[in-house]
This record gives sequence, structure tokens and C-alpha cells, in this order.
Amino acid sequence: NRYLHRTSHRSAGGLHWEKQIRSSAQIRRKNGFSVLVTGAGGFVGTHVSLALNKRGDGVVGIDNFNDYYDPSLKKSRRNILRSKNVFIVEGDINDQRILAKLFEIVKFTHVMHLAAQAGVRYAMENPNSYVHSNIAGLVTLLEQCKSANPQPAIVWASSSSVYGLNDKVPFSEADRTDQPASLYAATKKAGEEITHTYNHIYGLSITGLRFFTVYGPWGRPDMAYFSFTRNILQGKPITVFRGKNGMDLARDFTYIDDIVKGCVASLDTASKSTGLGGKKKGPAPYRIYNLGNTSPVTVPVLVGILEKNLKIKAKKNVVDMPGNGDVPFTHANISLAQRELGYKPTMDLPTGLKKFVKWYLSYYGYNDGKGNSVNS
Ligand SMILES: NC(=O)c1ccc[n+]([C@@H]2O[C@H](COP(=O)([O-])OP(=O)(O)OC[C@H]3O[C@@H](n4cnc5c(N)ncnc54)[C@H](O)[C@@H]3O)[C@@H](O)[C@H]2O)c1
Ligand SMILES: O=C(O)[C@H]1O[C@H](OP(=O)(O)OP(=O)(O)OC[C@H]2O[C@@H](n3ccc(=O)[nH]c3=O)[C@H](O)[C@@H]2O)[C@H](O)[C@@H](O)[C@@H]1O
Repeated sequence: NRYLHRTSHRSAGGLHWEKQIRSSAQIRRKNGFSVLVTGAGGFVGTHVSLALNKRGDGVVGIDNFNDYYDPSLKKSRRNILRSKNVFIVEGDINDQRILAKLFEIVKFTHVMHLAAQAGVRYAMENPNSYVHSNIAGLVTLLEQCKSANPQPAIVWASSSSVYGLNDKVPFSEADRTDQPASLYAATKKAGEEITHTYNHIYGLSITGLRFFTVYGPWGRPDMAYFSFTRNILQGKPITVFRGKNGMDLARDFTYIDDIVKGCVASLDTASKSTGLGGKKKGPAPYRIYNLGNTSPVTVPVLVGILEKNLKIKAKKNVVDMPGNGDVPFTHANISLAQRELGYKPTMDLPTGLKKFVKWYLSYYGYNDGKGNSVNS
């Protein structure tokens, strides 16, 4: 099945990881939190898992380590987590047997659901991978959570892409989200509606977070800031999309550490509403928040910052935006998250990209393609 991607996960047959989870530190939670992080081998999942582990929460991950992008990067992230005694089960969130076993071993108080088929433009190439992970996988996970005792509070990643063709700026949670511009966006919007029904019928505590173009160390190779860096260092051209009437495209790029703070605050406030261990104090909340940076930057400016950090001029091909699901700009209104989560992003793009480039050079040890090493 092509849409399933190549995954390295072994069959759930022996559920060989059971002993490892039982004997590991993850379930010895210091403050009462046991969190299942789906997509823990991913960019955001790794950072969130590290943050939760650092403050003493119990963390167990699940990831299928698929090859949408280089799985060795996911494995390197896993090694970091492993060194902190955080274990990631290799498996698919569609595998009901694995989920049931995990919930049998650990009484999860929270699920941080980050596993998904990400990427906007790839949806035209491989649409079914979005249905598989973002819709079918989500429902399998919710079915498990619904019947778990105690029921965990769920915080999951929606996306700024749900605003689609909305042109009212900045984007507020109350704005319309019924005009998605990509199948990716449509599956995230579907996720918002699917989670609503699980809140409505089964009383699950649900928080959906609309992340705005997240970047930073250990990031995703398919994203522009990452692939531009790679190409610039290798002396290869980059393609810069341009909007209608020659307008530059812009994104509300948000640094990973700010996103992590928003995720952790969501987990903390979700449990306040449901009580530890899922004991409900009132009706289970259904919440949606924008997590953005509130200062959009154009793609050419992004390229300029990378050039400055890498000390190399990019070879740019500027082309009209193909009809591939991209939206011209994103811009978050974050007052709701500010008010209810205490969310306050602090990282500006030049400083955040400097940190990314520093990580990139240390991880890949790249030179400029002419044999000279590059220092940021
Ligand atoms: N990075 C961003 O800019 C951004 C913006 C908006 C929303 N999001 C959302 O945030 C979440 C995390 O994104 P990310 O950037 O860390 O992406 P990522 O691709 O690095 O992480 C997702 C992880 O989920 C795993 N996965 C995918 N399908 C799975 C399945 N069926 N079963 C088990 N594991 C599976 C992948 O192997 C991957 O490691 C995703 O839901 C994404 O859609 C990301
Ligand atoms: O905020 C979100 O919800 C989305 O953010 C990103 O999507 P995107 O903003 O498209 O991020 P990039 O792929 O890094 O693109 C950033 C900008 O660079 C442009 N771009 C991308 C690639 C390229 O080769 N050239 C180029 O000009 C894109 O059109 C876009 O304007 C993530 O990839 C999605 O998973 C996520 O859901």
C-alpha cells in the first residue's frame, strides 16, 4: 500500500516493548501526569516529550517512523529521548491492538496527539496518507481514549491551514474555516469536527491547537526554511513561490520553544478542567487555540536571513505559486491563547533561524560545497 509509506515498525505480535515500558522511568510520574505522545519521533513531538520529561511528567511515545522524510533524523531524535529514558513504541496509531496494550500498561492522564501526515503540497502526490493518519488514525486513537478508564484529556495539533481562503487578518479562532485550500487542511478541519463529536458524545476533554508554520532545531526537512538551508549550502537553486500580482508569500513563522510552551500550558489547563486522572469537575472542555507568532515574514525575507547566517548567496528561481494548496499568507491572532493559556511567544525569526542554522551545521557538519566549512 503506497499511501502507508514504508515504516520500520515491527509487528505488534510480541508487543516486545511491554517490559521496557513497565520498567522504565516514564510511568513513574512525579506530578501525577502520564502523557502518551503520538508522533514522538517527529519534530514537535520530540521537543514536547523532552519538555514534559524534564519537568517530571511520565512520557511514553508512539511513532511509526515512516519515510515521508528521512527516518534517520527521526531515529536520531529517538536516541535523544532514549538517553532521557523516554521510550517510543514503534507502531501506527491505526493499530488498535498496540493502543489498547499501551493503555493497559499505563493509566494515561493525557494524550498529546501530534502524529499526522504533515505538509501542505505533498497532499496532491499522496492524498491517502492524509486520510490514513489524520482521519482514520485520529478516530482509532479517540476510540481508545473514549473507552479508557480513566479517560485522558486530549491535546492535538490542528493547523493554521484550516483558515484556507479566509482573508480576514489576523486569523481568529472565530473566523470561518470552511474553505480549505488543500486536502491536508481539509483533514485537519475534519479532525476538529471529529474531535467535537467525541467531546459531545463521550465527554472527552479536547484541545485543538492551530500551529502556525513551526521552525527550529531538529525541524522537518520538507519545510522551506530547512530545504532552503540544505540547498544553499550545497550550491543548489531554491524555488521561491510568488503570489498573485507578484505579491510575496508570507508566513507567521513560530519558533518551536514557543509552540512547546503552548502545548504544555494546554495540557495543564485541560487537566484542571477534568481533574487529575480524568475525574471530571464539570463538563469536559472543547477548546481551539491559535499558536502563532503574530508577525508574518515574507519568504524572500526568510531567504535573506538564511543567506546572512550561512554567508552564502542563494540561487533563487522565483516562480508563480502553483495551484498546489498553498495560501498566500498566514497571520495569527493569539489573544485567546494569551488569555486562557498564558501563551506569549518570545522568539523573533532572525534569532530563531540563527539557532536552527547552528543546529543544522552541527548535525550535518556541512561545508559550502567548495570544501570550505561554514560557520554561523
Ligand atoms: N511543523 C509545523 O509547521 C506544523 C504546523 C501546523 C501543524 N502541524 C502539525 O503538528 C503535528 C506535528 O508536526 P511535525 O512538524 O512535528 O511533523 P513530523 O512529521 O515531524 O511529526 C509527525 C510524526 O508522526 C509520525 N506519524 C505519522 N503518521 C503516523 C501514524 N499513522 N502512526 C504513528 N505515527 C505516525 C511520523 O513518523 C512523524 O514522526 C502534526 O499533526 C502536524 O500536522 C505542524
Ligand atoms: O502552519 C501550518 O499549518 C503549516 O505550516 C507548514 O506549512 P507551510 O506554511 O506551507 O510551510 P513551508 O512548507 O515551510 O512553506 C513556507 C512558505 O515557503 C513557500 N515555499 C515552500 C517551498 C518552496 O520550495 N518554496 C517556497 O517558496 C511556501 O509557499 C510558503 O509560503 C507545515 O509544513 C504544515 O505541516 C503546517 O500545517
